[in-house]
Amino acid sequence: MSQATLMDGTGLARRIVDETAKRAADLTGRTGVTPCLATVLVGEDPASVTYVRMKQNRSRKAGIASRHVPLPATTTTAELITTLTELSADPAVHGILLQHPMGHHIDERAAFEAIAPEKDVDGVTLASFSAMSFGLPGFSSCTPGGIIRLLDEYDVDPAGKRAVVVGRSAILGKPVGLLLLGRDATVTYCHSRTPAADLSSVVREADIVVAAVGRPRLIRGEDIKPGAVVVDAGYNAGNVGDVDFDSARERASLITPVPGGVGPMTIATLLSQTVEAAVRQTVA
Ligand SMILES: NC(=O)C1=CN([C@@H]2O[C@H](COP(=O)(O)OP(=O)(O)OC[C@H]3O[C@@H](n4cnc5c(N)ncnc54)[C@H](OP(=O)(O)O)[C@@H]3O)[C@@H](O)[C@H]2O)C=CC1
Ligand SMILES: Nc1nc(=O)c2c([nH]1)NC[C@@H]1CN(c3ccc(C(=O)N[C@@H](CCC(=O)O)C(=O)O)cc3)C=[N+]21
Repeated sequence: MSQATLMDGTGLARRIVDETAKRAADLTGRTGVTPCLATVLVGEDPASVTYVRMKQNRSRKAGIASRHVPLPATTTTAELITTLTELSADPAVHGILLQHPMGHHIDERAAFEAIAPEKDVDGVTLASFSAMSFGLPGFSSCTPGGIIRLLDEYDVDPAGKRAVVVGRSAILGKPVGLLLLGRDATVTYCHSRTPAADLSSVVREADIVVAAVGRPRLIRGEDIKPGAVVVDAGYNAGNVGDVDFDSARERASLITPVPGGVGPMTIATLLSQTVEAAVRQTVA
């Protein structure tokens, strides 16, 4: 088998961000309103600081204003909810991103629910999640939405395919599996309680593999079915994914690189949903 074709998330994301920038400029030109994304970060985890900065930089280039709200690591759930409730009520803010993970003392679900659904451009609330699971309009979780857009771009039709999602977090694994189910794939989830031997045997049967774990090179090339489509959402220290890229590339038909695959699509989805939120909230 020849080497897999790379799915170019960077290139597609650039096109989406360009379109988003045009939409933002059009809104600002027509109404004087600049789309604004509030980013809320609890604590100073270096990786999270970097992600939030990336999101702000990319926003600025797209004509989206950012309002950064850094909170100390000692912030309580109640204080965080107060901040999010204020941002939800602030007419100058159109989208809210609460960076995950937060400290273990914080009730993440309660915090996410303090985001007004119309400002949930990161797709983390129950309202967004249930709309997405039923195929109704709403904001998708950014990484899952970006992954589906990338599969569409490469004409990968999940219908009737066996898809495995490794990971089941609320912002990534679980929703990407539901979106694949919505596209008529036969979906299996693996997680931390899946025995390693089962992970291996389930991945071996999969036509589409989505890795969303946070364990460097957990998925080995020898387990990839020849011709499978491999989407690696993992983003570990040193720019390493959850898939052993070199060996997987020998067997897959399409594969996302890390970096340059899923990551840029996440940000592109966030920006495009922020401008969409601003358009909906602006009475022209
Ligand atoms: N590129 C991007 O835009 C984004 C990348 N990421 C990256 O994706 C990865 C996952 O992120 P996130 O979902 O937030 O992480 P979480 O830590 O919230 O979830 C990890 C998931 O992996 C499962 N898991 C842990 N160990 C194993 C194992 N040995 N075998 C199978 N499953 C396992 C866990 O299972 P259990 O539920 O049982 O605990 C859990 O469901 C990270 O590398 C993160 O950096 C995340 C968001 C966006
Ligand atoms: N509520 C919430 N929503 C998130 O979407 C969210 C989050 N919390 N917590 C952390 C993860 C991580 N994440 C990334 C986004 C972009 C890249 C990205 O653009 N990466 C580039 C490389 C960038 C570089 O290293 O220069 C790439 O893969 O090519 C990576 C990781 C979003 N996350």
